[in-house]
Amino acid sequence: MQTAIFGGGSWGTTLANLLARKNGSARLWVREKELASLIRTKGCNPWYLPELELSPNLFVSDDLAQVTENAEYFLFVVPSQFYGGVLKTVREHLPKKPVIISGSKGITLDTLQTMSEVTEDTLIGLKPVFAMLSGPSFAKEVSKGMPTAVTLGCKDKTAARAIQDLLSTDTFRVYTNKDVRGVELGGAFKNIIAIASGISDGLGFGTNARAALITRGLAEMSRLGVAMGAQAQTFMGLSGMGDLVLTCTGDLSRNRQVGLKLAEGHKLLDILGQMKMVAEGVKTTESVHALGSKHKVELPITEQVYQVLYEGKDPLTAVHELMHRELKSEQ
Ligand SMILES: NC(=O)C1=CN([C@@H]2O[C@H](COP(=O)(O)OP(=O)(O)OC[C@H]3O[C@@H](n4cnc5c(N)ncnc54)[C@H](OP(=O)(O)O)[C@@H]3O)[C@@H](O)[C@H]2O)C=CC1
Ligand SMILES: O=C(CO)COP(=O)(O)O
Repeated sequence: MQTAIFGGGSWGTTLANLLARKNGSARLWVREKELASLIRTKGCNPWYLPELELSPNLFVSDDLAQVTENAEYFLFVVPSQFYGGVLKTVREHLPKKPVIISGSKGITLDTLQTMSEVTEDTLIGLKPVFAMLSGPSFAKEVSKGMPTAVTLGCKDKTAARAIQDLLSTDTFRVYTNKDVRGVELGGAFKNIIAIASGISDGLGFGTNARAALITRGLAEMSRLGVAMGAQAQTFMGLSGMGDLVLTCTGDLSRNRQVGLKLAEGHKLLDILGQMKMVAEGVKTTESVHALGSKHKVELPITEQVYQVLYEGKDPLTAVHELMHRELKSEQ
């Protein structure tokens, strides 16, 4: 069972290493020749995850033909805005019925699509089986072998079971869920609320405020998700509530870090300019803001995060406006 992994960031490297250790081999495609070469010579990924010693069973290259040779599973772990572009380049190396797994959590800015929709559009003419891997999983913790549980969204029962077996280890437990739309929307949406939670904590508000954001964020995520065809129950699981709690409370979250810095008064462009890693929530806020209008779903927290990120609104004013909305029933 050969797996090709695309994306040499922290999550791609972690998953590739997990697969190489578990299955005896895996192949990682890295966009930059320099990084591929550094990983091979140093035995670690010095740019994104230097502390993880990589398995000698992991093959690393910037050559798509070598990485895809004889592969049965194709795991994409690039930032979501680049997912379609990378998939398009890989297409010529894919079999007729490829198994595509996405570890990318986001919604495209230009087309407002989830990763399953991008896959469908990009692979017209092939018959891909799509699976979305999501849930509370900081790469740093997974790479250290700390216990983690995640969800695999996949409509095809047989493929879901096979991928579950492929990825599960003693410390990485994979559940399956048929609701692909719910799994991918939860993973994308939680990043917006993580930014909000970072803002709130950075302003010095307490755990009451954070708990309110998580809970009302969950309501917001579920409302939009159901309007887009997801099942409400999915948002109560690992890919919804689970990842929401993780990224709103865990300081390893890059999205939460963006919120903390915004609260300190830093400008968005300066914050992003100093980050090598991706904070998906920044672009997803814009995509979800547009999806809210499209589906006529009220998204008050997203609206405030959008205004802070893109209209220069003062974070304190955003909190004030959230607290002064018309009083209403919880349901
Ligand atoms: N890190 C984590 O804990 C987790 C991350 N995820 C998700 O995984 C996805 C990847 O994130 P992560 O591994 O953290 O990434 P990182 O932030 O660690 O690294 C950034 C990645 O983006 C790549 N990149 C930058 N520009 C481009 C481009 N133009 N085309 C293709 N790739 C590009 C970089 O490649 P290069 O070095 O060549 O520029 C690098 O691989 C995201 O959707 C994220 O939400 C999901 C679960 C956990
Ligand atoms: O999705 C993640 C963990 O599940 C990673 O979150 P950040 O991208 O905010 O670091």
